[in-house]
Amino acid sequence: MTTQVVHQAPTEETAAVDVEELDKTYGRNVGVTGLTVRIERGEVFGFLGPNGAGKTTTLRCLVGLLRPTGGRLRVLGLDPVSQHRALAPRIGYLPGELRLYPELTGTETLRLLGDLQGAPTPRRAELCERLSLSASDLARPVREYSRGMKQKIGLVQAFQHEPELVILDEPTEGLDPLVQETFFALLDETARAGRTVLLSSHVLPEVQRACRRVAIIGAGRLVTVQAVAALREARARRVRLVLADRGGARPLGAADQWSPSWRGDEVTLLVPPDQLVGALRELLAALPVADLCVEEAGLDEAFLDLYRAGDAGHGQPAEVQR
Ligand SMILES: Nc1ncnc2c1ncn2[C@@H]1O[C@H](COP(=O)(O)OP(=O)(O)OP(=O)(O)O)[C@@H](O)[C@H]1O
Repeated sequence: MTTQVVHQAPTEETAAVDVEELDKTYGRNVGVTGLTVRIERGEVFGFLGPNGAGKTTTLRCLVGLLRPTGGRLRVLGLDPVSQHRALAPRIGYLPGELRLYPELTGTETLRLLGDLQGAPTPRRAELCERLSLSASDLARPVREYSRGMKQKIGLVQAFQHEPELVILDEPTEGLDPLVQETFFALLDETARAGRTVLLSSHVLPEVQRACRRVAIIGAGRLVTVQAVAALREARARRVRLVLADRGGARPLGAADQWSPSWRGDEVTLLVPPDQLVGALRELLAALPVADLCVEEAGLDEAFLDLYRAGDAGHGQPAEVQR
């Protein structure tokens, strides 16, 4: 399959990101396959997945650094490869592995990156101040910077030209908690101003906090697109049983489907909410239960379930919620 180039006038109604059946292979390696996702304007949208899931590959296709092997891709209504020059001033991108020229100062770096963006940079000074990059920091060569300072430069350059779409790959790596607060405030402001953020992350609480919807990808495929709130509601119940007979770990028959984990005579299972009552009945009938506790599983566990579903579900249609 080849990438179709369809010239479409960018309008406010155009989605920020519109991807249909995106494929990107590296020789025999699959980066992503059959990925379809639409991100509306004014959203802070999360992209979550384990290592090697295809997040960076997708983001690099969106900013025109990689040419897709197949599918249809529109960013702010434009083709990121053939219309890269028109798109560059309108998007901000923070790569996962930020490489800067070590001899340039912070100020020179921001100026250079601003020139490459080809747009005025009205927010540079304000962002440097909010992210605590002082004038003396900015006058030093980047080779003397800590990891967090480099990441701050990366954030300033991604937002300095007030782009309509900001694409951030693991943006909070190396940032201290105070700077993270500023970062989250920046995301909120960006969305309130009708601009769009795509945030790729491994850090689940970060996505929970910042994003309304999230795409989960595993092994190069989309597993699901869900509202973060819905994901939270659907999460499993953690059932912890203490057994009286000191018999230790044992097969649990049908209950083995709920990922039992044993610690001595205690077993913990993750049960979907709609199966909870039946599961408890079965477990109490089958096991010498001395004590039990039921609680909502963390969001992390909900994501882990979906990651596993991604690994197991090759070829399955993905669930999408608007
Ligand atoms: N340059 C490359 N050459 C060959 N294979 C690649 C290349 N870049 C990525 N891949 C493969 O594509 C798949 C997706 O990688 P990608 O970097 O997009 O994942 P990711 O979700 O961003 O992972 P991580 O969270 O670890 O950064 C992986 O199997 C990876 O090995």
